[in-house]
Amino acid sequence: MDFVNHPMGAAEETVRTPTGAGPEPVNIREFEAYAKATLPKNAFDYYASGANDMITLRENRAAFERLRMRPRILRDVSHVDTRTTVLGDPVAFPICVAPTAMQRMASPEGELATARACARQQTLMTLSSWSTTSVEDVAAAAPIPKWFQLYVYKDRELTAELARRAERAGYKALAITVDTPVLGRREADVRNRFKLPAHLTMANFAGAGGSHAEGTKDGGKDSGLAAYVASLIDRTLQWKDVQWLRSICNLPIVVKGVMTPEDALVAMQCGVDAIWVSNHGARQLDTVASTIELLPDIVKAVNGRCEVYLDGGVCRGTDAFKALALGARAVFIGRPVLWGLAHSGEDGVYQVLELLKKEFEMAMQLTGCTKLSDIQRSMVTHVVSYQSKI
Ligand SMILES: Cc1cc2nc3c(=O)[nH]c(=O)nc-3n(C[C@H](O)[C@H](O)[C@H](O)COP(=O)(O)O)c2cc1C
Ligand SMILES: CCCCC(=O)C(=O)O
Repeated sequence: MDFVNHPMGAAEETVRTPTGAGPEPVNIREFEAYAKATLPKNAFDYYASGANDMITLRENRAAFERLRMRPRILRDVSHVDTRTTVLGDPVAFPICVAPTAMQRMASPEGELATARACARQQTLMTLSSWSTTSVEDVAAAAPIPKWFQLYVYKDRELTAELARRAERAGYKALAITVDTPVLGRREADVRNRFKLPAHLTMANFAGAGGSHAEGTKDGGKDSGLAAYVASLIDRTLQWKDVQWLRSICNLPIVVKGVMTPEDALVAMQCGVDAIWVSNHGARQLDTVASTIELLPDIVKAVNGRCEVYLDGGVCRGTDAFKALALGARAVFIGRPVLWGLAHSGEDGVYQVLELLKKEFEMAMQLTGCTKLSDIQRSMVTHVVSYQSKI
């Protein structure tokens, strides 16, 4: 009972207040405010932006906020078990880490810090193809299951070799990102002429060309990243290539970026191992629906035949609860990890995960759930179901 024994002082001693950044964060929003106050503008803008008018970016949050919890009471919640598995691998709670590119812009240790924090929290990390630390170095940083996110390059041999490197390094699945044949237009990046800072590289491509995101073709009037994607990423990618992906390595394949039940059905016909509902953190096609609104129809179409995950806007334990109630096996977080990194590297990511884990546990206790299978569809309802009754 530290709180009782030391009613004053302890909290004040730990408060860190860099210029404009505020006191120690108590929620994800405050981690973001800290990152905004401390990161270079071009890095923060790249991390935070959505595409175009950022309507979907707001919707990813707003749609969670429109869902209301329907708790059950008096159900002995003295012990709560949040453990589950994703593609057979154990995680301590169903909140995992989505791939985000270029994490060393947020903190010097970048992806290594994220991997270590995930290991300490016993959750799963997905490493981006566009990491600023190599696939091998991240594997060596922490002994815990990880997935590798694969972008398919025009150079298929380079792509296949990267997938094989991930397999050799012990990654447990390939998450193929299918929503990025071209890079969405993030206007702040255009304004900032965003490019990877010179001291960093796309570490998986060192020596293979394409290790820097700076090749603009228009005299530098656009985001350097958009030109980089245009020159290297394979826009011809199509469903039949799932077979090709199967042929290049033996890892299970997760399709990241499914937004309709129609495509979920095609994905299953192609024999994918899991479906990841994502609108890429609202960074690709603006005005697509929020992922939590896309989820129920996709879960219905999949009908239990494979695991379904969700990312996009998850900032609260109740968001994860809502996604599980609507049929997701687990959720993934993108930006909150970057805000944790910006705050205090490995410890910051650890704190972000701890916060979400604790909030999720509390959401379970306050809804009368002691294990994940207690989380029911009926525990979440849309706000209009109340408004229509008044
Ligand atoms: C800065 C940033 C970089 C990202 N880089 C990648 C990437 O390299 N590969 C990928 O598949 N998705 C990438 N994403 C998308 C995330 O994996 C994820 O879908 C999204 O961030 C989830 O939304 P959230 O940030 O609201 O949690 C990126 C997202 C952000 C914000
Ligand atoms: C091909 C895009 C890589 C980075 C990314 O996914 C993002 O910025 O959203």
